[in-house]
Amino acid sequence: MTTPSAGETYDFVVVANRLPVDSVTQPDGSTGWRMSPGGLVAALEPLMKASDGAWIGWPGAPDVEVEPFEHEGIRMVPIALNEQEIEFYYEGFSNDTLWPLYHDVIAQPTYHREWWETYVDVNRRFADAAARVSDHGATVWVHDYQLQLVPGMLRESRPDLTIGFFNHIPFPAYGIFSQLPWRQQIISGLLGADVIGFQRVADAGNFTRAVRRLFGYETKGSRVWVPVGDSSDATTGDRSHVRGAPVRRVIARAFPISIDATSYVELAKDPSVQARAKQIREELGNPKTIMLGVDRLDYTKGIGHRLKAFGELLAEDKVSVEDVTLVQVASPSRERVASYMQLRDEIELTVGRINGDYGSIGHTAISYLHQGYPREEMVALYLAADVMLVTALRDGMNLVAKEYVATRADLGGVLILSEFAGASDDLRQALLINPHDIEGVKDAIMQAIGMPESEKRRRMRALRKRVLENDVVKWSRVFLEELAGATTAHPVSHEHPDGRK
Ligand SMILES: Nc1ncnc2c1ncn2[C@@H]1O[C@H](COP(=O)(O)OP(=O)(O)O[C@H]2O[C@H](CO)[C@@H](O)[C@H](O)[C@H]2O)[C@@H](O)[C@H]1O
Ligand SMILES: O=P(O)(O)OC[C@H](O)CO
Repeated sequence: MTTPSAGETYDFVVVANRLPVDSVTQPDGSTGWRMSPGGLVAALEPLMKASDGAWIGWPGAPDVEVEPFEHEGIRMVPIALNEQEIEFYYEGFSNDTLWPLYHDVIAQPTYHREWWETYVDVNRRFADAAARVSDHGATVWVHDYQLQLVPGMLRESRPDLTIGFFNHIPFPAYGIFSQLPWRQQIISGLLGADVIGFQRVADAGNFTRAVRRLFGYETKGSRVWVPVGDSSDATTGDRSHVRGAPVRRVIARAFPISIDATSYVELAKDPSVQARAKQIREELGNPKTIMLGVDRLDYTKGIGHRLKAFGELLAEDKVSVEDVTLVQVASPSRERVASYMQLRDEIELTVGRINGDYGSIGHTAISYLHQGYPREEMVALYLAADVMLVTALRDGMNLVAKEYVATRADLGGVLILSEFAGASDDLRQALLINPHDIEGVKDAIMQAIGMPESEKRRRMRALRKRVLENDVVKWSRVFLEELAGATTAHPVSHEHPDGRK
């Protein structure tokens, strides 16, 4: 068992691939850190400050060897990754194996044994750091697909800890998941947690089915009974017959993530943000309808599908560039991964073609922006947009949909939302679409453009109620309450789902 070092230890530890800070260079050439704006930080910041918390993560650049430091009341524990680890663990196994696999193989996953080995090594480094900085009996919350082995590793080295895991992306059906050569190790790693959170009920169901298929463990609803000592080294299935052996209870269920809604509501009221929204409209030539897409430039987001639908509407004269314009913000992402390079080429070619074919001197069909923006600018864009297009082919949740809704206190605007985004489980008053059905997307765009004000207001009011009542603070509270109630970190029992001992 790894005991905490003589260094400082914490009673609440977050483990995520990235630290919630970006390195910044000041005008005088000195470097410092700036909090990166993100929902997870907003949700956890108050908690971390109140509860003596530490955040373990990668600073986002190669070979950044920095000692743990304090930033805005949070202890940051940086994990250094070298060039090869970034290539094999982050770009390779995380984003060229797991990402496409977990998003229903929209792109072909690549399987390389060296990538897997580095994934194991890097997960071990994160787990060791967590073991080192956690107080006795601390709560550790591990995040996302990059770190699925950490719960199992931690359970072995620090059985005193209460361990939570949250998967921000979908968990695929067994027929897809079973492609993974290391499927058993991944499930074992996750089962080291006391509570495993997913975005959707369907994701949690896919996970418990994988547990049954690969290990034969008993499951009932959100509960999984894991034989003790069997959670991190299992390589073969079918251990359900071990009746009477001590078991740990693991909870696997949906905790749909949300946004820091209040901050969007507040920004939307800010006169300078409202003025900027007006200015955006004017700069676009005051069209009748501004449509907006905001995504990381990722093949899961269905950007090509929405461009195709808009291009066809222009070709068929159903809309004109004088009346309708599309702003597509596509933030740079994973730019050294081949499938992302190819996607960028395809999207930029399509944008160029549509603009060339249908634009005029005064009116551009698509304003394409391959840049990141501060939150104020994002909110101004949301305020300026009459139609928000979220056409993901597969998405864990999609926070953009919720940000748009939170921003529209004026009850204006229409959200077109893919049924393949987790957000569609909750945001039923959006115009729900299947992004593969291009005619359906075109119909939804036409319906949004022509929607009567009263219907827009009715839909937006219902959507806003959902988002404002279920913000990210509530999400983290509900998850951590479930985790606090999970006593399995301590006693084990002989309880079985049917009540037998
Ligand atoms: N150009 C730009 N400039 C500034 N900000 C920009 C930007 N483009 C996008 N953003 C911001 O980045 C965030 C993107 O969040 P999403 O949920 O839409 O997708 P992402 O795939 O990154 O997140 C993963 O985690 C989240 C949270 O769990 C899940 O919803 C999702 O399904 C999963 O893939 C939003 O807050 C958005 O405002
Ligand atoms: O930029 P990345 O690769 O850290 O991905 C960000 C996504 O939110 C991962 O869930």
